Amino acid sequence: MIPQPIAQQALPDETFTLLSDATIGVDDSGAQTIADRLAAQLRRSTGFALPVQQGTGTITLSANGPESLGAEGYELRADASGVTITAATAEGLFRGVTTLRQLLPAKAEADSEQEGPWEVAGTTISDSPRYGYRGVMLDVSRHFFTVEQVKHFIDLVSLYKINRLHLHLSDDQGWRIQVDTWPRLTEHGGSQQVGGGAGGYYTKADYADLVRYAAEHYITVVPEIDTPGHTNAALASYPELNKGDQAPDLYTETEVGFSSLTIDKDVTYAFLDDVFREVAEQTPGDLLHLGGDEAHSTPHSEYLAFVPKAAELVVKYGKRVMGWHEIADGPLPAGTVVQYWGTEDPKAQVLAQQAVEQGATLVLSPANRAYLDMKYHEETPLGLQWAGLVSVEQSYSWNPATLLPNVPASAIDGVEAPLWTETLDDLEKVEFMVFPRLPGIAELGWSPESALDWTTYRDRLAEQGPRWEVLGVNFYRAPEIDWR
Ligand SMILES: CC1=[NH+][C@H]2[C@@H](O1)O[C@H](CO)[C@@H](O)[C@@H]2O
Repeated sequence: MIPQPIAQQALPDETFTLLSDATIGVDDSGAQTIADRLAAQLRRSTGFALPVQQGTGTITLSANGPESLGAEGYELRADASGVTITAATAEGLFRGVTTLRQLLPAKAEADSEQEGPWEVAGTTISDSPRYGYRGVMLDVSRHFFTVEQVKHFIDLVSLYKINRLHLHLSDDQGWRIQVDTWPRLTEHGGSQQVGGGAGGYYTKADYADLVRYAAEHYITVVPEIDTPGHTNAALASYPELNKGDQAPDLYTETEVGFSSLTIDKDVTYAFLDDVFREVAEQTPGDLLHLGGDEAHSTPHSEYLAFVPKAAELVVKYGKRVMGWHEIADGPLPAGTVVQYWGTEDPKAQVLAQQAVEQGATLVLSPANRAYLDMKYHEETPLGLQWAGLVSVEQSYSWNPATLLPNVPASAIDGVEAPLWTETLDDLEKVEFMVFPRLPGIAELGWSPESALDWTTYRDRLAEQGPRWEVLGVNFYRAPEIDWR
């Protein structure tokens, strides 16, 4: 199972078998919705009626458990008499049901009736996460992905207890979220993508649908509007945003660092005020990511003046600032989360230290470990390799608590695996780069340090293969894994 739970005890003489007369019992703790969705999945794959009823059942779910279990913790017991999952919150119960899905045979994930038996080896599990931020980022700017495609992505990443979806909504190649007060951002700025194909964008209804769907999986959306660099799509949409009031053409290549908002124009801040307000209004989560990376065309003194002004607008609309680690070169508002994307370069590490010295916390996305767009090896047909080749082992074998020198473990909020999509224009390609590396990052975010061991992880990862086959996931069969 991935992520490895904090404590698990096998019950060697016990086996739970789901039979056709099985029921799912719930109490009045918000378990009903979670039970209904588990029942729907298992009805499809087992063909059993699986009624959901008040009280105990063959499988009994409750979110009325002790507060000591925490926001995402749960306890699970499977034995010959049945399965019980207890949590203190509906979110914790969802995490426990996610575990139960992995304890069942892989064919339980099928969307058509399969042969049994439906057995779970007897076990007791007590579990809760190491970090509160366990994220994945999908770059929908370089290549646009539809609402349905993002929902499919959410389904898959939620199997590994991921709880944050960072959507990279704007960049040089495309603006992907509707802003009523600046309609050309999507009409024009959202019309293309890398390679020149038709781009796309999320209407407010689309974005609300994604936010709701993510929340059903207890995943919070973190929207990113990248500034002041990576802004060609916005600059191409509105001449007045440009220094000389001349809009550049739309851009469909993959260079970085050539664009910048005009730091000394008032209209820039009126623009950001509208954008951040409209995005914040649609975002239940408390983080709004303002980017900040690779502002190579913004004079550094101007960058240092810009970040506090942009950050102030994020805070004005009730959100905490999140940004790539470059923003830590200047002052940061309280509650800021700095996303570290460095490799071993000392400059990035110093910025991370500066962030923490200011009281910011960190989300770790080391590019040579957590970037899912990095090639696995020289011959990988997709992805980039500027941060090096990232094998499955390389992606797993690091410790978030000790990655950065002079940064206390207490400053780490968690981890996030970014998927940049310069070379990925469909879900099959996305799945090939995300699996099998994402489960390892998810484990680094969830499991205790003591559970992190490549040799045992590698065997547990191999067991995910049959599950991905049933789910139709186009995963990379890394040769170093002894796939089942
Ligand atoms: C934070 C960050 N900025 C750059 C960098 O990561 O590398 C990505 C590709 O790996 C690229 O797409 C992105 O624009």
